[in-house]
Amino acid sequence: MHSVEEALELIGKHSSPLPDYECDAVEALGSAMAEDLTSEQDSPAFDKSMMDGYAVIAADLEDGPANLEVVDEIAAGVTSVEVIRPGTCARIMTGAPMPPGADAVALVEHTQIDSENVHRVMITEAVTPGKNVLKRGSLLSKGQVVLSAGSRIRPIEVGILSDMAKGRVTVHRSPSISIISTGDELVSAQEEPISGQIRNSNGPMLEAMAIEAGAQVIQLGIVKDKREDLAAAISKGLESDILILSGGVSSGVLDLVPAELTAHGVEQIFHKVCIKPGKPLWFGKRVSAGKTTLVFGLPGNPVSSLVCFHLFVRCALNQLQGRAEEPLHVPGFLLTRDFVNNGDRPVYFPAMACRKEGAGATLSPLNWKGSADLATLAKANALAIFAPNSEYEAGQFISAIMI
Ligand SMILES: Nc1nc2c(c(=O)[nH]1)N[C@H]1C(S)=C(S)[C@@H](COP(=O)(O)OP(=O)(O)OC[C@H]3O[C@@H](n4cnc5c(N)ncnc54)[C@H](O)[C@@H]3O)O[C@H]1N2
Ligand code: MOO
Repeated sequence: MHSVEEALELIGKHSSPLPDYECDAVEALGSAMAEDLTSEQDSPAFDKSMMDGYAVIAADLEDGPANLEVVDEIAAGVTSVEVIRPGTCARIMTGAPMPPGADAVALVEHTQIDSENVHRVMITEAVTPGKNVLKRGSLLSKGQVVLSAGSRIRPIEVGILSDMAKGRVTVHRSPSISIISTGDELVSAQEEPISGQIRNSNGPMLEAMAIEAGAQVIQLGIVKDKREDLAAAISKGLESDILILSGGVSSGVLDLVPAELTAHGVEQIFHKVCIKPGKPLWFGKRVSAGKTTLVFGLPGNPVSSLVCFHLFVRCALNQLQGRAEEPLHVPGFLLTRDFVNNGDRPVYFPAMACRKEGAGATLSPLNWKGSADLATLAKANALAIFAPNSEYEAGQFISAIMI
């Protein structure tokens, strides 16, 4: 049985970024940059006034208020060629390029208009050189890397790309994921379960997780534990970049998934990981006619499915989308109560992480009742990680993953 780290390494080894393409920055929201974006020019590209007022020579105001001649008026988007000489100034708007010769901007609030002569203004307060001016290249210099390949595109990046790359960006194609929920006992969320039946919570939950992770989802619904039904659904699912099946991967007589996947040419990379919940996880890969499909058989228990998606499917999704590795395990949480893990597997235990003033980040394991207890997860925002056969005391520092 593989450790979590070994399983993640194997998934990483078998997942390569999907082909890239160019699209509008807004359309790329949630994707990752496929290449670095470097600044084509200095930003700002010119010395820019940051206030409405008068572009002046600071030295003209050194000896107190000065009455200056107004030789020009400069709006944003206009470049003035009028040189500011001693004793002169130009009316200037916020965002406009500074005229040659001027080295500061006096605020309009610190001036008195000469009602007799509109071409003159009294500046009442001194300014230092550079005051209210954003120097050319002070934000970015030409050639500087602004966004690196692998960085996720958030609304901030959309703004930067619109400013610097004509609103276009090259990203990796987002992966398609097919989802199959296996089990004779399953009925859809809209149906009324009768004796022994349960509603399919995994299908919609995994679909939501896949969408959140930036994938295109093909929901293949509920499939009975019958070879022919499973075979038909698997054939369809293998057209996607990733196929996820939930249920039917442990050791029962109706756990048909691993055998049926192998029969469809899916090579098993590993079966079973040393983790609780999620031990029966199955991972494989099929390469057929140049098309690669990664296949995850997730354990049917809802929490096991959720944890396996968070840890393992997301790892593959990040690789396929060329996303920079984000550290999954966050250290330094203060445990709020004693905890014993008597089992021989590391436990990823539902917990509430909290940041309190003066106390740092605390982590409280919830009253979780095992792999079928999804309801308690609604109160969790983290999974506390406890090593096998270990006792923990309140006040100890432990790691967690955020969910
Ligand atoms: N003899 C052994 N039995 C089991 C082992 C083992 O190693 N040896 N492992 C246990 C562990 S750990 C888990 S986890 C489960 C996982 O089993 P399967 O992946 O085969 O899942 P199923 O048996 O099909 O279902 C388990 C459980 O989850 C419910 N389920 C299934 N699908 C859904 C769904 N879409 N939505 C909601 N709930 C679902 C199902 O009704 C079962 O209650 O195996 C242990 N057994
Ligand atoms: O590992 Mo299973 O996922 O304990 O419930």
